[in-house]
Amino acid sequence: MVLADLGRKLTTALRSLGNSPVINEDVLKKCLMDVQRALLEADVNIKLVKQLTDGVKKQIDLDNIGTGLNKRRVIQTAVYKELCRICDPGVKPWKPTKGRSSVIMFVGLQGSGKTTSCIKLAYHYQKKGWKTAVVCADTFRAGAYDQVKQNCTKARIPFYGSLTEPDPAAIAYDGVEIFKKEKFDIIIVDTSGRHKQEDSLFEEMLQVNNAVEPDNIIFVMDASIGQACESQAKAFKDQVDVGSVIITKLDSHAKGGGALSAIAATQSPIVFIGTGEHIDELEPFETTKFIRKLLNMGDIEGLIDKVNQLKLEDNEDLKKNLQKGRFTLRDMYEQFQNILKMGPFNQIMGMIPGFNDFMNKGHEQESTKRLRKLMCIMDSMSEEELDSPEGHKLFKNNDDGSRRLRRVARGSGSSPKEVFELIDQYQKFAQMVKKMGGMGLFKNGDLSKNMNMQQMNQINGHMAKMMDPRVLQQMGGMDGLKKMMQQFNQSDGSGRPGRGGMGGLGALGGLNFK
Ligand SMILES: Nc1nc2c(ncn2[C@@H]2O[C@H](COP(=O)(O)OP(=O)(O)OP(=O)(O)O)[C@@H](O)[C@H]2O)c(=O)[nH]1
Repeated sequence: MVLADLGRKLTTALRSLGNSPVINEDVLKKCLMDVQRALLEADVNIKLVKQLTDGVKKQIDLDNIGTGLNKRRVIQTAVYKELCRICDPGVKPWKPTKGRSSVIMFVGLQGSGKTTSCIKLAYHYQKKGWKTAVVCADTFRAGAYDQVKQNCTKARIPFYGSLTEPDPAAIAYDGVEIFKKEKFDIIIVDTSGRHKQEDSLFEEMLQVNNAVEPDNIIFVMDASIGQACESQAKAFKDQVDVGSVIITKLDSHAKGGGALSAIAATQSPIVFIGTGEHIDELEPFETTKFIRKLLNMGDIEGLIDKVNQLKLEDNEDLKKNLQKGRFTLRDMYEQFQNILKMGPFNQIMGMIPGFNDFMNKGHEQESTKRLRKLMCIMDSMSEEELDSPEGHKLFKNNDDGSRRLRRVARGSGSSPKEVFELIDQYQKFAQMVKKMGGMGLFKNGDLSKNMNMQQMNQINGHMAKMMDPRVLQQMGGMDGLKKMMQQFNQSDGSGRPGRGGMGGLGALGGLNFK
């Protein structure tokens, strides 16, 4: 997870409030000292850290905020608000408009992650349905064009570049013109970098700028330089009209806290953060959501957005099955596929309240591996088994069933116990869907908007039974699960996210986070 160390330390400091029988000046002081230490270790500027603690103290009057739980909540909220304040540049970022071509130009030093981020951004917009292309105007680094060509081809993103034209402004102009004529929504222009801020870099940047007249300029900043980000961002802003910032390599640098707060101080909106080398390791940055995730408070809205991107409402077969209260092994397979499509596991887990502890790369790889293993088992099943309304009955309770179970185990290179566990999980899920269908909760293929409290509690109870107990505990037990499901259901009134949430949670419940 991004800034995992900082998140853990801040959460521990705030949790310590819960361990104290009384919350007085001394307890508050100790908690704030731990918060300060955590921020300084993440390289946040000492002046900002001092401002944060002063701000928290100003918001809190221990004598007049009740007792126990209330005091804890008030202190936590005050820390949350102050953290948001130091990371929020207070400027709204640029957004593309449908129906016209927008040109986004990338600038930054060599090796900051420009080219990687250009492709990641193109992929991000493409997944959201925008017609997107990349122009490689980096003629300085041999290999930049090949990098664009290779990665864009893999992700099916149209690209333009030249191995023979030496003038980056000419390449940028030609590429943008071609894609504008072809009515692309978003045209991303990658430019050259240099090892340090030097005149030749800025001159070239201005020439490309004049050639393509970008709608937005994104400055790419490597998190590893921490607080030094501020002066570098200012230097680029002095030369061109930098509209927004991407901070890269936040996955690998403890100094990320310094980079985030320093950039915010230049009043440049941070729009995305790079969280790995892979194409989908780019996360939209919004201060409040980021701080919520950092403090282990989750980001349900972000999760709903991810679920909506899956367009579950377009899956007519699933819709029909749900209406009848049916859930087949194939439906479960597709839910697992959806989870994998949602992006890196640690991003998804970070959006669920209480899940920071699971968000290191080791767990991510293990969870993805387990999901793939379950899918591999289902790949060895016959069409009849996958589409049966009661698939579990074909594998259980009689000789024929155990023969089929052993055959699937052999075919998928797994043990009969693993296949049995999968079937067991599926059976629980199918029973829940049957019950929900019986209650008439999938009237239009979606979870009904007007589900009453009793029905909601019943569903939560079923879900809790299906989940790994450690997963449930991390979510804050039944109360946490209930709160999250309520948020899902209330999210946009369409009921869509509710169903996605159910599918997503069901699959998560089946995962083993050991
Ligand atoms: N861990 C991690 N590595 C990243 C991230 N973004 C980029 N990188 C890596 O950083 C290195 C440099 O990235 P590039 O995209 O080639 O850098 P550039 O800014 O385009 O460099 P020039 O084209 O020479 O200016 C590559 O090895 C990338 O894989 C990130 O968010 N996390």
